[in-house]
Amino acid sequence: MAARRLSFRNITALAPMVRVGTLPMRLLALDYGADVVYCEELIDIKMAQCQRIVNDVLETVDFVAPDERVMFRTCEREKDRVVFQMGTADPDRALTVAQLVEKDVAAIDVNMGCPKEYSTKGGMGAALLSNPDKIEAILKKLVTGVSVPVTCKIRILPSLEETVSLVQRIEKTGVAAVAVHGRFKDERPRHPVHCDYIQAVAQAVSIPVIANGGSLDLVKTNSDIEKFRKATGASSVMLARAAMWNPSVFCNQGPFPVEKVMEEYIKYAIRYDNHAFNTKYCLCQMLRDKVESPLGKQVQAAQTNAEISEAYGLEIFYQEIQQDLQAKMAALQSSNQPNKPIMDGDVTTMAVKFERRDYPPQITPKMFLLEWSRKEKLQQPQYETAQRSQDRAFQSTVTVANKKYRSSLWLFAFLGSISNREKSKKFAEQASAIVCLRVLGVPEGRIGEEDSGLVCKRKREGKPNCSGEEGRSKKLHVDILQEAEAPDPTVEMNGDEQNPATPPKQAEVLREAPS
Ligand SMILES: Cc1cc2nc3c(=O)[nH]c(=O)nc-3n(C[C@H](O)[C@H](O)[C@H](O)COP(=O)(O)O)c2cc1C
Repeated sequence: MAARRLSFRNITALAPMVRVGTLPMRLLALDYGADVVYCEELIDIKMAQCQRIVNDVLETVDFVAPDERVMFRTCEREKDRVVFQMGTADPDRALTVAQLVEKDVAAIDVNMGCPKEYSTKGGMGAALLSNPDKIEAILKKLVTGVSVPVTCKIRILPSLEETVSLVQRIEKTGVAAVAVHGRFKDERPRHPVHCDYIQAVAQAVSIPVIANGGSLDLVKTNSDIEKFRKATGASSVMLARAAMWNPSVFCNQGPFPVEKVMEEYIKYAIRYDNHAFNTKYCLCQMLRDKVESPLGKQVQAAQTNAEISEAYGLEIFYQEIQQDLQAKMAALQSSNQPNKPIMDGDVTTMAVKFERRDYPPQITPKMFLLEWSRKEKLQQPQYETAQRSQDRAFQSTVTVANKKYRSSLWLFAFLGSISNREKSKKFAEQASAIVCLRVLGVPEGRIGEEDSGLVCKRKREGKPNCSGEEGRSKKLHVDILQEAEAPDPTVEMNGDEQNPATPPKQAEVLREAPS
């Protein structure tokens, strides 16, 4: 198959790193100048069970496990630069996974260097180094089976000769490059890197060799990357820890102060709905010795991306992105299909949002629902509101005539005071009332609503009624009770009206006279 070629010659790469190499870190590394970014190692068995799902809201492609965990999330921006690294010991399974992801990534890499027991006991990672036949079988299968370049990442073997001869064998499989972590299988990250081994390999093969292992003592700044490349004679350089501590090391003016870099990281984490624990883990790596500082403690205590953004003063950014994503979700739902009710257990749901500007002042869907219930001689609607722990968003369920209704959209809390939180809760209740009214086919009081049947009239003399029109006094009067648990912050008051803290217990509505 003709390969779509990503060049591994003369590049700087973000190394594969479990937990670190998720989408936010990869995009940040690209922003700072990395040419190629590797994802964290993903195990073939888990990936093979994943479903590829296009996420139109986040504009990502997600590979989702049966338990709904997103194992791998990628996006258009990195499509030509991201290398998918897998852990495997099985050529067929490796091919299945490679074929699952190949159209969304730039290359496929096989991890042959991980010395951890969870890898080696399944014959993966560094265990492969003592099984060159298996290496050959996996790589050949991949090279002939996918349309993107295939690479692998190894550790060095006990002698120069063994290392060189293994890489020569690997080269013959048709791989596009080989990354060499210049440490033996039993060496820890604190041990010095063996540049001479990498150099010997680079001289012995004609495919690009990517030098790795220089973070601790050799690469501190951007200019050190070139020194490491020269010291190893390799074509390219791959950085793990130096980039994990501060990804701006990829920038030729870098590294920049890590505080700024962390903010950029959090923005990507919010934008791409990164798992909060993963966000936290990466921030703790960047905080390094400051992890016990007041900021570090705040990060460690955070349970959600919302709490993390508060620690960095990014709550407004967080809110804006959440609102954008919700709006996009609602727009997608209404463009894909009419917003039809969907059953969620015993609750009827619709993707509905309460927009204050869609209703006249003093008029709310809750009022209309209450009025309708009274007319139908039903019990007063009962609202129950839940708050989601990870981002404090609200969702309300209303029970009317023993049936439950709710909006499937969560409402993100307005920031700031307690009264704002109360307002958010009320907006969530209004959304549930809208769902109920729409499902029942009852008017909800929206401006311009056709055949609304119910129109509000202001109680005070001489004021226009709530639909903005005067002189509908000929119409039939219907009483409407303000919700029992007033004040309702979603009801707007004009300056000359009574204190919003004590809205009227009763408001009058007019019903259009039948013509
Ligand atoms: C947090 C962390 C996670 C890692 N995960 C992986 C991995 O998923 N796949 C892999 O091939 N190597 C992994 N490694 C090893 C690195 O890719 C790299 O080989 C090693 O850290 C040496 O490079 P450095 O000196 O630039 O840190 C990981 C290293 C770290 C620090």
